[in-house]
Amino acid sequence: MSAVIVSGKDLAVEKRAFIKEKVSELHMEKSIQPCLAVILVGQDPASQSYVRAKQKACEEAGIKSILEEYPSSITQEELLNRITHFNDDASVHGILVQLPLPDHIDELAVIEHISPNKDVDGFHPVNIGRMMIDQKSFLPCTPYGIVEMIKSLDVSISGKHVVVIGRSNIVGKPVGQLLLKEDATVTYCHSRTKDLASITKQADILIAAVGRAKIIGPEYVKDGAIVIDVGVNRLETGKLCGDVDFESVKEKASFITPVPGGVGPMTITMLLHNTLQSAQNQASENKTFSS
Ligand SMILES: Nc1nc2c(c(=O)[nH]1)N[C@@H](CN(C=O)c1ccc(C(=O)N[C@@H](CCC(=O)O)C(=O)O)cc1)CN2
Ligand SMILES: [Mg+2]
Repeated sequence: MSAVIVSGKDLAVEKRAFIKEKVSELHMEKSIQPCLAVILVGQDPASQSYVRAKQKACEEAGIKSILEEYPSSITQEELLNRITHFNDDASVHGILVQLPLPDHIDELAVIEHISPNKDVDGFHPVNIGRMMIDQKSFLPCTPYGIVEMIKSLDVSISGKHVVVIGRSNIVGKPVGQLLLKEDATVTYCHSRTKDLASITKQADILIAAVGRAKIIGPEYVKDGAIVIDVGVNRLETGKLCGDVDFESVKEKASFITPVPGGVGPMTITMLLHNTLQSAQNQASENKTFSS
């Protein structure tokens, strides 16, 4: 039987409507409008399009957004100065630097410069560390969106074998940690994993975050598995596709996320969620997660 197609787009619509309501409540009750500052370096068309999508989503939810664009020749020091400026501005609740950055800029130094209390991407080592030990923190948006999608399916995560293919800091590693917190048994696979299919075929929940078009075919998938496709790959035809060969794998899986319209829209939704959360933190007695 063909898998149920899990629409991140539909779930995103539902969650964004809820976020919009909460934004409006915060405005009415505390006169605070959540505000996200976005820094975009360079002219990468994909990054430009993601940033535009983030700004549009903010606008639709009633969240203010500020965009600063810089040429790829910007120095690291100039970039850090702009982050300091936003760190010090109490009317800004979230700061995001669109990745990837040009090679001459040290990405980790940039991320570490963002105040952990405004790190709505959830990439700062303080937030990653807090996430690892189950303390409140901003959760990285794509992994957080994936967990929300799986929870929306009404299947228990506890005891399930999750196999994550990919070990990036922004998707692979954190998604495994978040699912471990839900009592899954987690296995990580990567480019050096031997006999990948023998491991992925054990997965009740398979998460593909490889970055290679249609690399995961049915021979990697157990009958009835939940398949989450994180890849966003552009084919020569201009069409987008995931890491999973959707047409063949959907005949084997119980649930499958499409590309586009799967994980991607949830990434932006969880960014809105985190920005609202940051503004709510400021409005409450506790200005941060940690105080
Ligand atoms: N600072 C950050 N940089 C990057 C992040 C991030 O979370 N924070 N993640 C990715 C890019 N990304 C968000 O920035 C992102 C990627 C894809 C989508 C998305 O909605 N994809 C659509 C298809 C979009 C298209 O048509 O091109 C989909 O899958 O349906 C949203 C956000 C790296 N950088
Ligand atoms: Mg670099």
